[in-house]
Amino acid sequence: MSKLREAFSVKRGDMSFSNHLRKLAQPIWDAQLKHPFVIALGDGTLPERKFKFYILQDARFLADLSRVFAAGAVKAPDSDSALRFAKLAEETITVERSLHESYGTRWKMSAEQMTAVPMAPTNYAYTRHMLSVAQAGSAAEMTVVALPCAWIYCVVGRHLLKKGPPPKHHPYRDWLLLYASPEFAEVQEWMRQKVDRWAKTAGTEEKRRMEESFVISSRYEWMFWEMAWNEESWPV
Ligand SMILES: Cc1ncc(CN)c(N)n1
Repeated sequence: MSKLREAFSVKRGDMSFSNHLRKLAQPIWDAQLKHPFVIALGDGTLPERKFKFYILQDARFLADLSRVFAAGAVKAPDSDSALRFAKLAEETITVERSLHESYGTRWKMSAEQMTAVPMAPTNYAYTRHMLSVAQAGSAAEMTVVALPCAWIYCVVGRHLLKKGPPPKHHPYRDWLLLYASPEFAEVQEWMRQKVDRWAKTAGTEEKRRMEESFVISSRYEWMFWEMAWNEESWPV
């Protein structure tokens, strides 16, 4: 924790608060792009078994992420933000889940069967982290705890497609196209605008909590790839 504390005292200068957060977490973000799961997802060599494990865990993850956005609709200080969070709660289910369900069809699994899979430890811990911040924190804190989730996927999607769109036969083409899409990028852009605006009036303690939960969510994003790569299970 001491390294993190040190990082928190970094001077921000003119940098936006969201860019400051990203700078704090940059080593963790860089590590994601080098994670074997991410590399294999991009080049199509990821064993389907590991991808299936990931998608089934992610289906459970998205159900809780939608609840986090719903908490944002309750906490937002203005009705436009409340409306957007309510829309994000809905879209998390309709857009991302429809991608999952298309894989479910491939594996002959219904939506109910997919969401009945027990959460692996890392998934459970990450979603509890997000839900607790969304419940106890301000609108700014709620937005920050979910920001790595929207922003990192956009960075990963674009990184994996930097040499161009995936070939037609790429097994994970739909996943790559969704997360590299401008529509998906727009979500993190909107969330960053909110964070930057609300951080201007946030107190020192609130900003410190935002820094901490952004770094923790970033770590959990890395751990989610690791969880899927190792097909993590409860030890006892
Ligand atoms: C674990 C995780 N993080 C982020 C995303 C993108 N919303 C996702 N689907 N799953």
